[in-house]
Amino acid sequence: MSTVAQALRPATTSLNAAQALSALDTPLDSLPVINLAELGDSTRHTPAHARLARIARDIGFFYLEGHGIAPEQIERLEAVARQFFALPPEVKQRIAIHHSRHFRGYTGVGGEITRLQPDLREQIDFGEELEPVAQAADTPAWWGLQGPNQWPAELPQLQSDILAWLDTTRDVAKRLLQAFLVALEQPATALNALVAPPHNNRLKIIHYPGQAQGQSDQGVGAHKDGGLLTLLLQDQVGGLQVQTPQGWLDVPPRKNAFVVNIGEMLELATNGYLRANVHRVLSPRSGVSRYSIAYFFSPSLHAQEVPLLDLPSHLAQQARGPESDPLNPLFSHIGTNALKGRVRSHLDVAEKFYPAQFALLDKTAKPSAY
Ligand SMILES: O=C(O)CCC(=O)C(=O)O
Ligand SMILES: [Fe+2]
Repeated sequence: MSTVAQALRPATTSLNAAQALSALDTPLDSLPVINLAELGDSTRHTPAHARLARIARDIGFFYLEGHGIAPEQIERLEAVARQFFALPPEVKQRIAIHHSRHFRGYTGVGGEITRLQPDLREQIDFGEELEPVAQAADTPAWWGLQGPNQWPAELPQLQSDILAWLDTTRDVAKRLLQAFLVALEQPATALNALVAPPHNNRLKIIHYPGQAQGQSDQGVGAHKDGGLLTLLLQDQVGGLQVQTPQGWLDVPPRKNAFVVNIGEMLELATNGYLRANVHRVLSPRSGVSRYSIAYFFSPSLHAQEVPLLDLPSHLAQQARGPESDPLNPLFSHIGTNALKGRVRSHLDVAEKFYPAQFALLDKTAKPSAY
């Protein structure tokens, strides 16, 4: 583990969320909208890029439109996700995540813990469909994150729609990352190696069942996402909230728009100029179900380390240093950091396949939902 400790960038600070967002001096009553079509020119820094940088730094959450994805593809994916969750429990359990060293598969309601409380949601975790890495005695454990998915034999359409979504969304996320880089006065290609194949992006389809009044309403507890950028589709129910200095801000549904937020790896690459935001989901009321599809654009395991971008001095001055929770430290080593996140979220998989990492966990100091 000593290499892991060395991989942690030393200049980390510990801030609370309100301090982290202190740049946000005017209270927001709704999230901004970014149009990706206006950010297509990666050869020029335009006013749209300047706005993107400002919004991303100040709030770190926005709607993304102009992504070019056909509404029919979104509708089909949302419909097939609902069909999966309607399958009998034993069918869903056949692809339970604890069968997969690669952290792929189904988790039932309460199977994931955030901030000591069970999350009241069921989900399937997917990732890029790749061959597993052969495990020799000296193979680092985090290579176990790469591998195939588990697919429900009863719903073959889910496999084709999810694999298509991984391709479609990867393309949008890459374009958005390039726009961010231009906004930060970097070459648009500056992080190409970080997101080159073999990819390590992940995707979850999620169902939040309604909860009766007086019960816990933790759909998913407050957390940050661990990748570079998260592109989220949510249905019309609502319940997603982002933390701001003024309190929790609702992120209401906006049809065919992604909700985008910054992940910890982009925070690290920008030395905290961009900030991963704390967010949560409140359960819908009894009798109502909420569905969402979260895509986590993440660094390739093969890139090993997250590079530190060389920001121009006027931006570097505003970089706050990456935030690191001593109970959940951030590592710039990609595989180490990614495995840490997965192990903390899925103790059953950790105990079975990653006993050394499981043994090191402080199981009382809880984790991220990522
Ligand atoms: O379902 C949502 O709206 C958000 C889910 C989320 O934040 C996550 O899974 O990391
Ligand atoms: Fe999240």
